[in-house]
Amino acid sequence: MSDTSSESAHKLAIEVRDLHKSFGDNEALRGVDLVVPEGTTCVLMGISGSGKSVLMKHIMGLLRPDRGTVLVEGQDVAQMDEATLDQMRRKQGILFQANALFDSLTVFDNVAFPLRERTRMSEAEIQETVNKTLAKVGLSHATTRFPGELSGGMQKRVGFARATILQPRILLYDDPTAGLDPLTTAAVNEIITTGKQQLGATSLVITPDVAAAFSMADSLALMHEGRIVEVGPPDVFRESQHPAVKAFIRNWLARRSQHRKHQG
Ligand SMILES: Nc1ncnc2c1ncn2[C@@H]1O[C@H](COP(=O)(O)OP(=O)(O)OP(=O)(O)O)[C@@H](O)[C@H]1O
Repeated sequence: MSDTSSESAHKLAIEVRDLHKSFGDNEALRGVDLVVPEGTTCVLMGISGSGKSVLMKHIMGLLRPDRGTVLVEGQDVAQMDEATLDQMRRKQGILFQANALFDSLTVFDNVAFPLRERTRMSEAEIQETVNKTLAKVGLSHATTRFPGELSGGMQKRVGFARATILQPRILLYDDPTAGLDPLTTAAVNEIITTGKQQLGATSLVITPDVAAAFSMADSLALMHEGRIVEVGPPDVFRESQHPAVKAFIRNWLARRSQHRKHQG
């Protein structure tokens, strides 16, 4: 089957080809190729500054390529006008480090916000949808609380409920566990897996948590100096002979054993 057949294009949620982006003299992306099939979870790893966030911003249509293409559900992001971009972003659930919850709104109203802004649902339908979504993330008991009264993990779950209430087909996570304690981190990682199982969504996740990456990913990709140097299922990735992947895994194992020594 050729790469350009409409059938294969339809089955790829995200397709990035030869993507280049510079900021002045700084070549942030130097020919990125990445495909993410519908309904799968791809985890992007790589050291700081390797280009992960810049790549994700192209997929959200926040940055325009210097060269190359970014297709989201078969549509070229660079060719989209503002209205089409807006439509595409509505199909994406986006979860960043900061939860960006509205402090003055209750949990219920935070989660209801996208429905009130972007749909014509009646208040009764909104009630039903929000309550169902909050139940899925185990927050039925907290609907009337304000974000400031919640733990970090609960706030993340509210953020997830809000990001997914419009049932996005694509979920984008940029370092969603940054600065969280281990328990909360585990809860967030579980949420990401839940997103896939309950929504059947395609996920692209940036995380420095290598253990979590291995457990949640259908495919793992390593960015190195503006390129993806390896991509594949966890087993293939683990056995990669690419020097950057070997160094990355070696580094992680060393950090992990250091950490264990400190603990025990
Ligand atoms: N808006 C911008 N203007 C100028 N340079 C930028 C901009 N955004 C990113 N860069 C540069 O592009 C390169 C890649 O940055 P990017 O944020 O994608 O790295 P990253 O892999 O996500 O790193 P981290 O893990 O630290 O978040 C860096 O050298 C960064 O300084």
